[in-house]
Amino acid sequence: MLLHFTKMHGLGNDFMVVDLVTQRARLRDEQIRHLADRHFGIGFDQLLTVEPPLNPDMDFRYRIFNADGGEVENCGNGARCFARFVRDQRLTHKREIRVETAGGPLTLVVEDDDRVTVDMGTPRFAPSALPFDAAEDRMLHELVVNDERLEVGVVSMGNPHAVLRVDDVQQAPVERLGPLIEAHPRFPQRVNAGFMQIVSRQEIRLRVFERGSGETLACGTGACAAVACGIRQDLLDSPVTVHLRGGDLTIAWAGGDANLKMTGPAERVFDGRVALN
Ligand SMILES: N[C@H](CCC[C@H](N)C(=O)O)C(=O)O
Repeated sequence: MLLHFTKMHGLGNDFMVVDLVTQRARLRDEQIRHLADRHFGIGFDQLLTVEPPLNPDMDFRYRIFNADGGEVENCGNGARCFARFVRDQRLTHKREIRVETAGGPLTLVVEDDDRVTVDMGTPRFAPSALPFDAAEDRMLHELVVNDERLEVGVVSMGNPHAVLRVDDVQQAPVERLGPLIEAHPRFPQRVNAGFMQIVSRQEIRLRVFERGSGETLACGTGACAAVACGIRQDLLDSPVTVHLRGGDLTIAWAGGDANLKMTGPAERVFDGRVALN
């Protein structure tokens, strides 16, 4: 069969977006891995599917698959592209779109300037909120990585994040430490590893080594996770500008049980068709 798709990105974090409302296809993990390959396939960080909702109160079901084929709970940059896609494809005319994900409900709002604001729900810190081997909730958890002792914030945005503060993101050992944190045994479902440099109380720089995809040019949930950890550690004040390699996001969070909101761009690159064998 020929599968129609749209290539999109949020600050250089790139996606293959597939409408499974008007198309029918089942994508196996090895097919996703092949399609994700930047030489033998289409090439993307994540594949996003648009599906009819299971919950009638929702507009769509939003599913996310990493380049390694694994399905995950949330993708922030993808959520903004999702909102742009369903309107461009005339699957909805709404500007406020409710979607269900494996990590919980999200509300996507398309702004007048075409940026998208995503209500990402409440950041959840306790170890019980995410697969993490820890006795109690703490601001910072010690991770031992190859005899190095790292102090990381651990937070769920639906998907799991470990956030390490660094002096300079450009010098941060992302290639060396990213994979080791991602696969650390205290995270039985692995983890996204953020490297956060505090520029001021309302500005950070961030690089993220993503679970299942490696370092990306931007990570939406990673930006949310880093800001949530920074605010909780009284290092940051909302709203915070997050400078990622692919561009900037604005993150607002009042703390506690308040919902966190992320605002940023979503771009279409091209439409395509691919033969699924
Ligand atoms: N790698 C992530 C999923 C994609 C998140 C990222 N692309 C974003 O924009 O939030 C995970 O395994 O939880």
